Amino acid sequence: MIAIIGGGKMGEALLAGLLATGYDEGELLVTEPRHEQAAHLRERYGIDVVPGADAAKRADVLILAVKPQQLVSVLDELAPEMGPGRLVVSVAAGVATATVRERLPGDVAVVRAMPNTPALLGKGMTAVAAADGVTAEQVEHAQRLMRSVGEVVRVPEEHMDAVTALSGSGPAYIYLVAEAMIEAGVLTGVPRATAQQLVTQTISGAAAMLTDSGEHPSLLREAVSSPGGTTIAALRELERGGVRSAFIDAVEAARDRSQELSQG
Ligand SMILES: NC(=O)C1=CN([C@@H]2O[C@H](COP(=O)(O)OP(=O)(O)OC[C@H]3O[C@@H](n4cnc5c(N)ncnc54)[C@H](O)[C@@H]3O)[C@@H](O)[C@H]2O)C=CC1
Ligand SMILES: O=C(O)[C@@H]1CCC=N1
Repeated sequence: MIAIIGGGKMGEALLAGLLATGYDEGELLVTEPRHEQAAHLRERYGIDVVPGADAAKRADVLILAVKPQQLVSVLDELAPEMGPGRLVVSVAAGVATATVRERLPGDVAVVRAMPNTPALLGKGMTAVAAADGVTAEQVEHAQRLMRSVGEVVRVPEEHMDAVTALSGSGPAYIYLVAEAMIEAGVLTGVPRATAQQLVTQTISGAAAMLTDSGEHPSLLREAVSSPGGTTIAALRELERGGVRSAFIDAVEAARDRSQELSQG
């Protein structure tokens, strides 16, 4: 049995992704204190929403998807109820495996994972780091779980804050780019709905070019930039606007914020 502790945005994305990729309603539990959200999860996915103590007793794998600031009190609530040999996968940004580890019984295996919301569609990207003492089988168990909702990469824990800033938060950066491009379409006279369709399919197509061709993005960008043409005129403006360094600064700020969250 797998319990998702915290059925908010990320917890629900994981739940939906796991159900869509072959897990059965009967294999999953959720703990979610907000009544309205709990009712939505029950109704939409047909799963049991149970108190934390029940989830800790019944599940052999617990995915912790509460806010980093709530994690310590949630661990204190769950720990006394946990049976032996549990696997705990924490997706909380910034919280080190050592922090989770020290609040749980000695034989609990702790894995830190950073997924992203496209897990909902089975297109997630998850990075995984294991606490000391976790066996290869336990890491593989956590990776198999996350692989069912997308790709998985194993990283040393010292990279987790940077990973959080890149792929955890990353979808939001792309949505901001999409919004900005749609606004640009509207400014240049394209009806909003048409602009949204053009931009959405363009981002989806560009992503497919990156994944399917395996080419470096700079080569793909060069292929779009005809000599003396429109693209190079636009790219000059983006570089003048500091887009590249804005992205670098943004990722650095997210990495720093993840490190701050680890201080509690
Ligand atoms: N939203 C995202 O794209 C991603 C979020 N995360 C991580 O996932 C975690 C959750 O983030 P979101 O889903 O965005 O936040 P959220 O606020 O949507 O979800 C947190 C949920 O936990 C519930 N909760 C509060 N106290 C609880 C308790 N004692 N027991 C069980 N559930 C409780 C809340 O009612 C809420 O539904 C955070 O630690 C975040 O760092 C990780 C990767 C991506
Ligand atoms: O914004 C956040 O803190 C979480 C972690 C990565 C994505 N969302």
